[in-house]
Amino acid sequence: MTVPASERPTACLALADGTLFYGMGFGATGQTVAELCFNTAMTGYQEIMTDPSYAGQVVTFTFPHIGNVGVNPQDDETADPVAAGMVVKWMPTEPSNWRAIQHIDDWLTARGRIAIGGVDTRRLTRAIRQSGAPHVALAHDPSGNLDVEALVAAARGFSGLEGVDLAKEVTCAQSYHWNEMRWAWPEGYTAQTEPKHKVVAVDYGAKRNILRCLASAGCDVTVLPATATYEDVLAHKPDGVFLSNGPGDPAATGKYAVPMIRGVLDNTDLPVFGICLGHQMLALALGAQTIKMNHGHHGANHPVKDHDTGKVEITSMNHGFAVDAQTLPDGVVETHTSLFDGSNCGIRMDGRPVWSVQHHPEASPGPQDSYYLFERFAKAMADRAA
Ligand SMILES: NC(=O)CC[C@H](N)C(=O)O
Repeated sequence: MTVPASERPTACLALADGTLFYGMGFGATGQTVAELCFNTAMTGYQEIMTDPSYAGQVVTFTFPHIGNVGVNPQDDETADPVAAGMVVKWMPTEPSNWRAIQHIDDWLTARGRIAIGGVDTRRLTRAIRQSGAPHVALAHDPSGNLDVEALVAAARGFSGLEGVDLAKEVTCAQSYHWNEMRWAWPEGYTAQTEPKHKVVAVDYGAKRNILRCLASAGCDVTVLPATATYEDVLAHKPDGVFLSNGPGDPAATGKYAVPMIRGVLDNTDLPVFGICLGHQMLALALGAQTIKMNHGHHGANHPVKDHDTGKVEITSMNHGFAVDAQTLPDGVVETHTSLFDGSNCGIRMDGRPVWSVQHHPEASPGPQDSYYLFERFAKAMADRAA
């Protein structure tokens, strides 16, 4: 039987093991290679696609209705989508939301990102869980001319994210000042109207909502490029140092981040706070090691236990590497662990206001349980000044 041209697949996702997922393409045309991860969040596809930590990764969404509220200028976590591509179950419908200014199809096209719809994302997610985050090639050709053998070969040719420093690709070119606050606060919190604490935020691929949360907690934020040295940081006379999230292999970025952090730790008593890649950078600087996870954590409902309080926080997560808790040296305390798999989610230097978490307290998207960490950072700077 001849398949009518209109029903022929126009896109294909090829896994390096040769598994093929056909579907209908949207967004840009062409081909891309990346690591594939699944994200289980039910909201926030625009924030996910623009999270710089997704550089080098194609994201498959387990939530089936992606694109249905369109896209808007406010929800971008950075200027352009950073994820390499997207895989969804249902083709996006016409946007239905008062904030939408664009269809996700046009948004992706304008930004050169390929997407595929009509994929059995449950089967794909099971494959990722079983075999680990695969290397993939994703192609979109409206004429349906898909050379799948070449696609599998391209997926096999991808060398992966291990050993790759992607922070330098997504960091800012120059330092800048940030003062925009959050638009809404979690229950029980109010914005600090006067910035009280000078914070240097080192940008390994920072999400805008992290910077907004810092500003909302009373920080006057100067953002510095990832390769900033200890001297660059200190030249701003900060009251505290923040280490951002970011893509790629922490061990690779650590080559230049660790000496900077060591300089701060060895020569000052400044409070230091890190999130995600920033957490991994701090752990490396303290002498611990990071490991690649099987399929990582990417979602907005991950339970994390705070060992100090015994409380469980529901958190937003996006990481494929983790700090190996077995390698934490004396004087470094494990403060948080994942209740999904027991992996490390937080550390603190004994007796010093220096700590970091693997999850995302800015929760963009996600629950707000961990927002207190921004306030804790502000309090540590206030205590030091007192
Ligand atoms: N969101 C992040 O900062 C991710 C950190 C690191 N690239 C990882 O995958 O583990």
